[in-house]
Amino acid sequence: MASLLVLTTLANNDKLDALPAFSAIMRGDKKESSIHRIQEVALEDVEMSRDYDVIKTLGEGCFAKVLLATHRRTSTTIVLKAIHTELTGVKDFYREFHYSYHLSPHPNILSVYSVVFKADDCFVFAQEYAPLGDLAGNVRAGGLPEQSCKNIAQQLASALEFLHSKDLVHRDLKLENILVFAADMSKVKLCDFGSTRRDGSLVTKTKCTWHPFIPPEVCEVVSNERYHCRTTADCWQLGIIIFVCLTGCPPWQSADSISDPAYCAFLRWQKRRTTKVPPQFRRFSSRLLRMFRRLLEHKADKRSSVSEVNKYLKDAWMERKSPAATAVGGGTSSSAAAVSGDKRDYLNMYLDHGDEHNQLSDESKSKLKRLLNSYGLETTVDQKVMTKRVWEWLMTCESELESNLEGI
Ligand SMILES: Nc1ncnc2c1ncn2[C@@H]1O[C@H](COP(=O)(O)OP(=O)(O)OP(=O)(O)O)[C@@H](O)[C@H]1O
Repeated sequence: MASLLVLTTLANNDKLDALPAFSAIMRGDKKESSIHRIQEVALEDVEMSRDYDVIKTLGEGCFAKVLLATHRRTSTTIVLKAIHTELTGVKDFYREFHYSYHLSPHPNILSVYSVVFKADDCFVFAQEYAPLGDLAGNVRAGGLPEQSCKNIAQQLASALEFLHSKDLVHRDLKLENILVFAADMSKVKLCDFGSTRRDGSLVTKTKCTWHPFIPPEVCEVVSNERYHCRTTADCWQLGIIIFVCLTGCPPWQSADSISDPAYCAFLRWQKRRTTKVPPQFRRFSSRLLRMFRRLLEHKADKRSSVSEVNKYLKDAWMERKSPAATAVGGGTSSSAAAVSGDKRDYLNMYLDHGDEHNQLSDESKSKLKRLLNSYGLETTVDQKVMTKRVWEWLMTCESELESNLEGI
């Protein structure tokens, strides 16, 4: 397969030299507007089990199965993203591959190789391997150390600045789409450009995003109604990701200014109708509060751009308070109970989301499973393990909370 020549070169980390057009993209040459011209590449039919040894399944999203595999002839280990043809039209596949490939020179965007083919009922393309998985598997109860969160914030902001400079909107920023290459988070990369569109395009809501990550202007859109996507939505999602990394849970269930009490409290503070900092934000320094106020601005056209993050990287982010005060957000036991309730809601949301996903794609998923089983691949992926992990996390949060309350 000719494309494997490129794969071998790219695996040596010299992809910028291998693909000169990319240097122009990195320099920001205006001529590269071809990034908006989606290329349709010839899709060779490949017998996957003949050419690849699949080592294991790394993940399963709403559309794709992600496999760690070795190419037999060259002994190159890569990741194959296999998207069932019934879950994605060929045009959508071309778009995802095109954006993934053209954006991948950035150091904080996952490298995608020029290996793309069709195997039975799947469209497949190859990527580099992230040995430590995604951020969802790395963020634990109580969040990550401050420096790790700053590392993540800085790298994500850089990746998104690059995307936005090309007039592209990622639209699906979440922990599962950030891959980890170093335990201290000094190397993370953004992936999954399946929802990426040109700024201003007419779109419908993405199906598999958790409610807390959806910006208020998108929450207001009715299902199946079309709206113009904007880079400002990514700025909001970056703010939520930073919050979740710092605390281990999202700030509210939904950015709905009518029905969500935690979001309403934040909005009152943000609009300076009260000086009372919402409980879930009380552990943060005034500088970090300023950043959240700007990234999580309710009105999209007033929201700061992703580069705002860079202004706060040298500041302290957490208030140094007594452990008990920090654990309950510096508030009363009733605010602690509210935080606990939020966590339970988050768990429910996660489980609801899983059910919705299963119902939506049961038939297609079983076809995908049959296909993958025919390659001898295990297909009992991780929903149960994930659910168990979320439950364990919830239980840890609640027992920590109880002991903190006893100490008050
Ligand atoms: N290159 C990689 N290395 C290691 N793990 C990966 C890699 N790519 C993806 N994964 C794992 O597979 C999961 C699903 O991948 P991906 O987000 O690309 O699929 P998807 O079907 O497009 O997801 P979504 O449900 O967001 O649409 C990721 O959350 C991650 O855990």
